[in-house]
Amino acid sequence: MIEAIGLTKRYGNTVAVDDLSFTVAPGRVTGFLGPNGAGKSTTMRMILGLDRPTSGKVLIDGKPYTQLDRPLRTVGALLDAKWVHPNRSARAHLEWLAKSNGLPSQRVDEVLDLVGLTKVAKRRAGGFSLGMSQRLGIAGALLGDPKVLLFDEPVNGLDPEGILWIRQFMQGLAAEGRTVLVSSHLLSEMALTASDLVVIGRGKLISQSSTTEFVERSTENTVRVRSPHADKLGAMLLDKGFTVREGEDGALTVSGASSDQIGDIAASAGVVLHELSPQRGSLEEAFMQLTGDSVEYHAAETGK
Ligand SMILES: Nc1ncnc2c1ncn2[C@@H]1O[C@H](COP(=O)(O)OP(=O)(O)OP(=O)(O)O)[C@@H](O)[C@H]1O
Repeated sequence: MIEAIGLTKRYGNTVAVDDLSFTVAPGRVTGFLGPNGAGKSTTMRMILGLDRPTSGKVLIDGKPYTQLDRPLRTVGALLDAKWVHPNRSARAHLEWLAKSNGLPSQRVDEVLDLVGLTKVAKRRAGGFSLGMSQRLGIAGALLGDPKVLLFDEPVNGLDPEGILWIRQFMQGLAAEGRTVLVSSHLLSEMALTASDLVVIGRGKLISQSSTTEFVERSTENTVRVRSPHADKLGAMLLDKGFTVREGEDGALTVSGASSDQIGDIAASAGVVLHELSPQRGSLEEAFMQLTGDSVEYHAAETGK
């Protein structure tokens, strides 16, 4: 469990993190989202004791990082996958990490196996692909078998297979009861990976909820309807006070009504339906809707 309580970080006149409070629960993957410069990396660094809060605090299983007896056994992190001596082999890198943290070297074999790097363990880490480097970084984070894991942009630059592997791996770690906090710019990927979200903008908390709730709260749910009698049905729906838009393909997009209500209205008038499909908003739409005002720099509008 991670708890941020009134967490604040100032750099001179810049307030990078501003009175931020949230909790990250065990047993789930929690996505950490926010526009560029929102304060995600600064918050992660404070969780890991790499930066001191100006005020407030952040606790890992009830204690600040600096008061943990054996930090690597409590919290593991992947912040920068390229943080490895290029001439060291993957195994040598992990053995050095294990030794400097008082962890048994047999754990190195276990984590190499967990991330699927056993066969290439003797190769120079400097020659690893990005996907392999990410796996090595994750192996390092897992060395102390920690209950809390932090991943900063773990899927950046990976191919679809690498992205899928990381997604399933993080979900597996959460299913084991661990606390998993992951930041990413890839919202469609986060929608698939994270069951909870902490969203920040300009250092402040914008939302903390389940991913489903976040999307439902900030986007419009509509129902797409196709019918050979679309005109008649459209008029009836308007009559009931719902909003109806007709698309180029003749399909109706109805807001304000559930698919059950529309189906019942159509049936009562003997109107045949060819399609009745609820449309869910996307995480991208919800994110833009909620963080729009907190983006530091907007792109200039074009074409005007
Ligand atoms: N060491 C520092 N000195 C001065 N300002 C800093 C420092 N680190 C971060 N900042 C500022 O704090 C704010 C938050 O930065 P941070 O890197 O935490 O955001 P972020 O959400 O991780 O952004 P991104 O998504 O672009 O990585 C920004 O305005 C940034 O310029």
